[in-house]
Amino acid sequence: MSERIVVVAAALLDGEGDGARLLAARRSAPPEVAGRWELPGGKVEPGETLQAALVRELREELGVDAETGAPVPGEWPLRPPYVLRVLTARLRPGSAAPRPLEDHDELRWLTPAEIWDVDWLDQDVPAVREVLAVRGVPGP
Ligand SMILES: Nc1nc2c([nH]c(=O)n2[C@H]2C[C@H](O)[C@@H](COP(=O)(O)OP(=O)(O)OP(=O)(O)O)O2)c(=O)[nH]1
Repeated sequence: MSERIVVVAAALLDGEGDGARLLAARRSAPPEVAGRWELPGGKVEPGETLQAALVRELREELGVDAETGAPVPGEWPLRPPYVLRVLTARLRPGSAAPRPLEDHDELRWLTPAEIWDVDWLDQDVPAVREVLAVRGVPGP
């Protein structure tokens, strides 16, 4: 089957330009990936835009009020039928700080120098590389 299910994840940024920090989230489950780090997000539901799905997932998983920005160009294969897309995002003014409410047991805001300090999921590495490449590009 050629059916694809998109997982949308956030390059959630804090700060401006090349110095902005990126939020990384450590998965608490399932056991195969527990302890590995990812960009927070989740599956897009039928009829939902990428943007709406990401705002919903960030509210559910992190308890934040976020807004989406420019998409990070690219699409990365996960376990079939899933594919990963990434959108830049920011907290809206007045949003709570992110907390690991579900799926995660630790969060870190990484400076550019710290990006590779965490053990990213293998399939996230090319996406994170692309986030670094486009950082500093203004939103839409
Ligand atoms: N959120 C997220 N999931 C990722 C990334 N990389 C990666 O391989 N995945 C995988 C893990 C999961 O198998 C799938 C996303 O599932 P999820 O559990 O986060 O999504 P969800 O909240 O919509 O899940 P569900 O409760 O509806 O099953 O994609 C990533 O960077 N972020």
